[in-house]
Amino acid sequence: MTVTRERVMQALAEVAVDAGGATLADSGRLSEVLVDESGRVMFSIFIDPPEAPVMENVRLAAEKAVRAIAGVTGVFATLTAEREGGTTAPATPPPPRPHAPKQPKTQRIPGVGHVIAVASGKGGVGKSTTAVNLALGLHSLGLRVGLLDADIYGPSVPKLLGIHGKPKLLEGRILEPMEAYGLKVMSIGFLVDEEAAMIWRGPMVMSAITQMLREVAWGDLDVLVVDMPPGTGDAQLTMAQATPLAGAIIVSTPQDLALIDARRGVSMFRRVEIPILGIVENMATFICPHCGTASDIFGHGGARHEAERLGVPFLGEVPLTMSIRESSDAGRPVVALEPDSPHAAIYKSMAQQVQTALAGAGTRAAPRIVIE
Ligand SMILES: Nc1ncnc2c1ncn2[C@@H]1O[C@H](COP(=O)(O)OP(=O)(O)OP(=O)(O)O)[C@@H](O)[C@H]1O
Repeated sequence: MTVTRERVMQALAEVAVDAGGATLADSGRLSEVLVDESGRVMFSIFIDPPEAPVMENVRLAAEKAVRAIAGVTGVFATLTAEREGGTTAPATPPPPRPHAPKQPKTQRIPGVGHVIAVASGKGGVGKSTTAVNLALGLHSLGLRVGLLDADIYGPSVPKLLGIHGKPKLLEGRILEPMEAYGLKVMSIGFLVDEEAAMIWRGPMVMSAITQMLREVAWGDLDVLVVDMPPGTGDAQLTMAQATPLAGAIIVSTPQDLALIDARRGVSMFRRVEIPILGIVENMATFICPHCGTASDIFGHGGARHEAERLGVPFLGEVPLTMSIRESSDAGRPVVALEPDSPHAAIYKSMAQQVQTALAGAGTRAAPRIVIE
């Protein structure tokens, strides 16, 4: 049975918000309501932070009302203090749900040793390719590794790892991660179609990322690698707030313009006190598949200089090669398929450096974010 947004709104029109008779549907507190093709319903309820204890009851009532609709397979309802448009920072985390572990959402994810973000200031620079191969590099070092594709606006991890299908819903609202090449994997791409995700606003992005971090049965992991959405906006700040990140890796191509964006990325993470584990230069040099000649199409060495200038580690440079593009896009990542190739060696060396950096880092408390 198809669930419509109208049917959901009808149910929410039965949920009282206050004694004055206002309902959730007409209270002006409701974000966009999204329904995906498998009958999952997602929305946020705007609150002022002091209202959180009272509004948690409203959230529970809303969840119950929507769950009762025939055809609804899951309800993701969250309280948020962030208005669409993003002018107000989420001030106080919502109170824990009865079935959630009793801890603020800024605490570590149980069983997960370190969470690291792979980010880029701009799109299309090879961030996801780097995240996938770095995760595989860490796995090749004997670590238990998860990969979370939080790139709401272009989830490409399912494709890069050749994963099809949907994750299983375990008890409650917990999802079982998918598995590929020894990695545990969750992607927003498994859950909603790309067009739906594209229209999400700040609070929806925040709730989706938080749920993928916390409502997935990750099990025991040494490292969870998060493929971030490109850019330096709300989603990145949300990520930083939602979990204690051990550090961030910034991927850039060598062009000046990409480097300006990379610099923004570095300064954003610094602003929220997340250590930069290093910068990666991707598509550094073009290796001709026919004659093997190297040409610096986008220039070369820019990211290394930038890293020096910013005082952050430089993790390595990955050439622009047909074999990386073809193997990535065919769901056969180079580190898994050709572990002894020179390209795999570059990613493994990055993984080694990251492992060393993580070994020296304790788990940090997540910073409080103030959006100016
Ligand atoms: N070193 C490389 N050599 C050749 N092709 C590459 C390399 N790195 C990435 N690519 C290709 O570039 C394209 C974009 O890569 P990828 O999806 O990893 O980028 P992204 O920064 O995550 O993009 P988006 O911002 O869209 O998520 C893909 O087709 C990928 O195969």
